[in-house]
Amino acid sequence: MVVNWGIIGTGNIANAFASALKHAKEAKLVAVGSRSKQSAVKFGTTYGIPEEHCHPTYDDLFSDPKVHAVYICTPHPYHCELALMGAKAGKHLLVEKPMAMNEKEAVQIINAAKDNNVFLMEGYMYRCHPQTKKLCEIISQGLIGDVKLIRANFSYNGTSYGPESRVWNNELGGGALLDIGGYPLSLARLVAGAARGLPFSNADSLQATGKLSATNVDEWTIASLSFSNNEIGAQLFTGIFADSDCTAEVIGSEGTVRLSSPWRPDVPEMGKPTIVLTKSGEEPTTIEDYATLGTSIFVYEAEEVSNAILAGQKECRFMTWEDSIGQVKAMDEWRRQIGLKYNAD
Ligand SMILES: NC(=O)C1=CN([C@@H]2O[C@H](COP(=O)(O)OP(=O)(O)OC[C@H]3O[C@@H](n4cnc5c(N)ncnc54)[C@H](OP(=O)(O)O)[C@@H]3O)[C@@H](O)[C@H]2O)C=CC1
Ligand SMILES: O=C1OC[C@@H](O)[C@H](O)[C@H]1O
Repeated sequence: MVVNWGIIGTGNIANAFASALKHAKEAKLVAVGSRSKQSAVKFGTTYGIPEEHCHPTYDDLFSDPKVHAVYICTPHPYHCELALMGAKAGKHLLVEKPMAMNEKEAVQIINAAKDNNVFLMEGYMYRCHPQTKKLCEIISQGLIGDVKLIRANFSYNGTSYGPESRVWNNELGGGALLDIGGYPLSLARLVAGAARGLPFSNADSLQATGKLSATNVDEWTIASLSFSNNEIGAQLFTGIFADSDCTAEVIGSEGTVRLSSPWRPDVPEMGKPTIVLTKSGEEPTTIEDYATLGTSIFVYEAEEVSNAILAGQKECRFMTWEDSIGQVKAMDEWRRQIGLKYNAD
């Protein structure tokens, strides 16, 4: 049995996911939906999709009986409406991050998945990567003692993208936090949870500051969070104005663990992925055998989701619905504090 996938949108990440599907077990790309027949056919030609399954509208993709699961990878503000359409059509859903613009939308999407008995995951793909599993093992096995502080960053230089590009455009959900800031936030929530033997933990408090661009999206923003009755702190940074460290570090009572490339360990341009474990008073140990280097991170995600669907599960064990709700609530609060608003609010 394989899961037949359809893709909605033909942009940057649609191509990465389509390429990964070629290598994923239990998964096959069978259809694509675009806003135009021309781009659907262009995409379909690249990935071997027959022309009758290259759809000129998203609606047509959702009506395609050959499709079991849909990967929604349009700009963020369209995720909610499309996820609701997909659930209603009985399709299993992998919705790119952020799944929703705000908590209200996230609740609507999850309710639609429940009502229509379909699988749904918010596409934080790094959660499915063996490197992330290894990090959680290090934490939960107590190899660095009690977790005290989590530091994580994700930034890139998007200054050469035009003001109309989705990352600088408020109407398209632009800005650092929604595009990439969700990764450090979700890692902090993951690690704070692992420290207590839980799949995730929500912060008790969050204090943020940031700078909005002339186009009214966040150029950079930083936040301090506290978890577990102030036993664990987190410092998170994200920005789209400059290339900077994209790393994560967890400091414990008996050592530290540092990931050199936590988000895209499969992309050499983001640096050689290592986990460096330093126990107090000992030499650092570098762990590199946690992953098949070079395998696209989307292969892990596509296989994880396909297997869950084939097993009749509705949620992904690495990113549950409750986790997505905790994530969007924290994002909403973070945005409130820096005055970042979108049409969906
Ligand atoms: N997990 C990950 O590593 C990544 C996730 N993402 C997420 O995926 C989503 C898409 O990002 P990305 O692929 O970079 O975006 P792109 O702009 O490259 O592509 C988005 C696609 O969505 C469709 N679309 C529908 N409405 C619009 C619109 N008004 N303006 C522009 N495009 C529209 C278009 O496809 P068509 O014309 O065929 O309909 C377009 O090609 C985002 O939510 C982002 O957060 C992005 C990059 C990495
Ligand atoms: O999720 C993402 O990760 C990689 C970034 O380049 C991209 O803009 C973002 O959407």
